[in-house]
Amino acid sequence: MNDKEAKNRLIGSMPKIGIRPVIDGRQRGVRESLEDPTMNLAKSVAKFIERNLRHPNGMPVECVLADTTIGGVAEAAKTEEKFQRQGVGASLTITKSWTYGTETIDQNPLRPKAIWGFNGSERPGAVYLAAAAAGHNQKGLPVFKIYGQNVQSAEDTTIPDEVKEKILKFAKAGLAVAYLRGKSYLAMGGVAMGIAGSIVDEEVFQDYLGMRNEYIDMSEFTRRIAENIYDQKEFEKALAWVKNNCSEGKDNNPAAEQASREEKNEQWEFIVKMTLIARDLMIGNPRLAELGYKEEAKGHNAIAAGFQGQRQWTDHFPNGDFMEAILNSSFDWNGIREAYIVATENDSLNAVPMLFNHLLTNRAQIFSDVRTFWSPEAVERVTGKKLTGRAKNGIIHLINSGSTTLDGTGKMQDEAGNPVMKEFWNIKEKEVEACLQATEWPPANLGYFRGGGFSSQFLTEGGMPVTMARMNTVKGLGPVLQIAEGYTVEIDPEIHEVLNQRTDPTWPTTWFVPNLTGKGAFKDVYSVMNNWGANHGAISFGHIGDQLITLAAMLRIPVNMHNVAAKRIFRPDAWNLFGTNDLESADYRACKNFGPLYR
Ligand SMILES: C[C@H](O)[C@@H](O)[C@@H](O)C(=O)CO
Ligand SMILES: [Mn+2]
Repeated sequence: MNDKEAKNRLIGSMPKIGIRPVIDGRQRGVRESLEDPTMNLAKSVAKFIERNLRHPNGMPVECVLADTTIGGVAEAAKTEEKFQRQGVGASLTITKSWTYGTETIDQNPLRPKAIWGFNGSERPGAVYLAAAAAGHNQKGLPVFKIYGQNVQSAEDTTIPDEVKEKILKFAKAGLAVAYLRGKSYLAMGGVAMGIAGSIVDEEVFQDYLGMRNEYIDMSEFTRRIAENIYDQKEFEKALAWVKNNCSEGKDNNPAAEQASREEKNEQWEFIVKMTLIARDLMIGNPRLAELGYKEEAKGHNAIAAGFQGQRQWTDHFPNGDFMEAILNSSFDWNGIREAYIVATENDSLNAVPMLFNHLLTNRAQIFSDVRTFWSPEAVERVTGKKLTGRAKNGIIHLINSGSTTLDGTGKMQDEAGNPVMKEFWNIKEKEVEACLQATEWPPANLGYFRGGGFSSQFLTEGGMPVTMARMNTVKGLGPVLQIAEGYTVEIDPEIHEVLNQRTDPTWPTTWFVPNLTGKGAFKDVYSVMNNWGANHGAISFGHIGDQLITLAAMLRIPVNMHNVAAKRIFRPDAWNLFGTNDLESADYRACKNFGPLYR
């Protein structure tokens, strides 16, 4: 695969945002007076979206504008035809005036919908917004309502800031819904060590995400390695790059058990091949067809995958840590590119929030065990030292062999020099080098991984705003999402050293402190850890809890815990009809009422 293909590798065509200018259909005066201002506002919104949103593969988001303003059902139907032809994934209806509610709305049940009812006084759009929203609710088609704070004059085509924010939040989540549909999660292997998240729940993928489930036995890796079913040229390029850029860390295994130099070299070759093969399994590779492997060249249409690894594979073969870490990073031997989504231990229920985070932020994702809560008291007991600053109320140790993206070193920087994780198109070569330099690859702990391999090892920079998410399922209830916004923290190196040695010093560590609200699951750091629903979390750069909440509502997945301030939360209007006081319970009722999007 060449660089260009690698950069534009997202599967299928990209969903678009449909813009629907609706209008009062009364001709002989009213409609004519509104045509231009309404169309101009729609154009201004389309331009705004196209300028501000990109797909995870770097391509700009495209809008599709209805051919005419929509004054009644005939025009609504024509617009729908156009939207279907052009692959519109989410629609935004715009109005400057009173218009005929159910006659003009977008009635496509699968498409996330929003309406911006222009806050004017001459012919107010808000009155349509309210009527149309009532229609949507009555018909069971949730709609997001957007209404500016201040009255604008009729000819004004500017978009107020609070409207802009809602448009982008809606559009990005709507595109994610559309993008998930029809794609696959590829399980490479089965259930790892009894981890329930690796029991792939087809109902969840199919009914809630519109996705398919694909499976391969891990023996497919051995077959492709034994029969040379990978691009030999790329393998050589990759191996040379690995030799120059991935420095092998200290072997912590007992001397008598350590692999010889020759065995280690063989393991490096093996894990590089695993990496090529996993990628080819996910998205295919046209080079394989040229080599005579037409079926293998197609891949599994997978936008996310998981690798079981433990135990059958890792008891005998080198582990998947290198493969997972590199695929999850925004770069490899082909250069800087979009990160893949690969979950360790085939934890599909952590792959889903990784995928959500990735589709919402366009950035690489950290996969980690949510391993230990270190209270200030316990830290003091084992180190004799006190946690300070943001860490003073305790810290959560995020650590895992495997999937943690190298972007998670925090070695990329914004203009002010703060550590960040960037969209791949903003990453500089020297930042890639910095991430690679901050990472060592120690031989895997042979107690856990008898087959060897190499684990990635680094310490995440402190001070990055991050959001940790996880999907869990409950029999009888279905999937639920949990969200914790917070920060990575830097702690006293001496404290880090002691705590890190107690777990596994060959793995990457991220010290995480959630933002506390003093209430419920966010009463203190301990409560966040205690309420975490499983052993893993998907950690994204940025405070994106609000975006996740919007996306979850579109998919009818209730959110069982979050620390996002109420004013940032944007859900469909119908959610208010399930209660306005206790929003968490209302969310559960609304999700249950509408049911999964694809059932
Ligand atoms: C090596 C160990 O088995 C770890 O992989 C294990 O503790 C986990 O990560 C569990 O999620
Ligand atoms: Mn794990």
